[in-house]
Amino acid sequence: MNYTVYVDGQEGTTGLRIHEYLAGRPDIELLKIAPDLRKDAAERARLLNAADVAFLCLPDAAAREAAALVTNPKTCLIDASTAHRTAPGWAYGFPELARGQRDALRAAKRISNPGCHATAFVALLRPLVDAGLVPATLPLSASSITGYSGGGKKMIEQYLAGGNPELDAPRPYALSLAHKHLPEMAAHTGLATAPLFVPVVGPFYKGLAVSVPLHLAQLPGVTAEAIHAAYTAHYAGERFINVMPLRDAATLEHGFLDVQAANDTNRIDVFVFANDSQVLLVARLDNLGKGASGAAVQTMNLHLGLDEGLGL
Ligand SMILES: NC(=O)C1=CN([C@@H]2O[C@H](COP(=O)(O)OP(=O)(O)OC[C@H]3O[C@@H](n4cnc5c(N)ncnc54)[C@H](OP(=O)(O)O)[C@@H]3O)[C@@H](O)[C@H]2O)C=CC1
Ligand SMILES: CC(=O)N[C@@H](CCC(=O)OP(=O)(O)O)C(=O)O
Repeated sequence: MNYTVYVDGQEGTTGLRIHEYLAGRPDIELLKIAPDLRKDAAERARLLNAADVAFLCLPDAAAREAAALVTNPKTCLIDASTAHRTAPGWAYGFPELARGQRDALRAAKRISNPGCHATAFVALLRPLVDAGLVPATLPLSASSITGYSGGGKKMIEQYLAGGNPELDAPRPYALSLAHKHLPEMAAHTGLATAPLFVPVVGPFYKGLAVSVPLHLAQLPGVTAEAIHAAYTAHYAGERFINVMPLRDAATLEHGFLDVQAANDTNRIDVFVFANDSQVLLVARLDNLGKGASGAAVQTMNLHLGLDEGLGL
């Protein structure tokens, strides 16, 4: 069986990466838009409605516009933008989220692909909220270190242009404390409030690690061992989620966490570091892999009833 697939935004960072993943697939017929018609609504509508699966790799406003162009009830949209991640009627494209999520994604024709930072944060918190180890009302903080490809074509151009010494060092951003991933971080973990979230972009292309500190004094009866066991149970059998050993000896011995070590994979590595009274949760991924395009392809495979890892 062959499937027709269209990527709206085929020239952008996530769109190009999806094309790379799908290029060698004999079961996928990729529909391509003529370069001079890339932003032509009528031509985009024609291709969107001709596709079994259409990826939206567009800014939020263009993604909303694209969704409104779809009239074919058979077209499944997978939106990489932030536009629909907490929208009613849209399923969240994180198969490992919880039991039942895969059924939801098989049935859905509107799927929102999680944000890169949010993927890591949700992967860390959802199992702990579900297991009752973190109360939904606990205020949390999180930080993220990310490569600059997360900022799309414009940011990539700035970094590649060179000549700006400010870009040589890591740069904290979203300092208004209103990052666009906050709503999905709360909605898909079950937390009552989003974390205080500080992302930092650094002078490397891709790779991302979100860290969440926990004080055990705020979590009576909870241990690092119980947290680690909750991850092992929640992600049992998940090929794309790698729960690292508690207090991962190799990382501790090395002395640094390599935020690029999941690059070119569709994996999330989950770490639990701890002393007697504090725990540090870390999730590492490729922001263009499980943080964006890889996740979108995984969800497409799942939706179509194919092996989830096909082409990844
Ligand atoms: N980069 C990443 O790591 C991640 C990005 N995302 C999200 O995915 C979406 C795409 O991001 P990304 O690929 O990085 O962005 P880019 O800026 O790299 O690419 C966006 C593409 O969309 C095109 N475009 C803009 N407006 C329209 C329109 N009206 N019709 C058709 N095409 C249009 C742009 O055209 P032009 O080339 O002319 O500018 C560009 O090629 C965004 O919503 C982003 O937030 C999600 C997860 C991770
Ligand atoms: C470095 C950088 O700017 N990264 C982007 C994240 C990109 C992403 O995953 O998010 P969306 O899908 O929601 O765009 C940011 O933090 O806004």
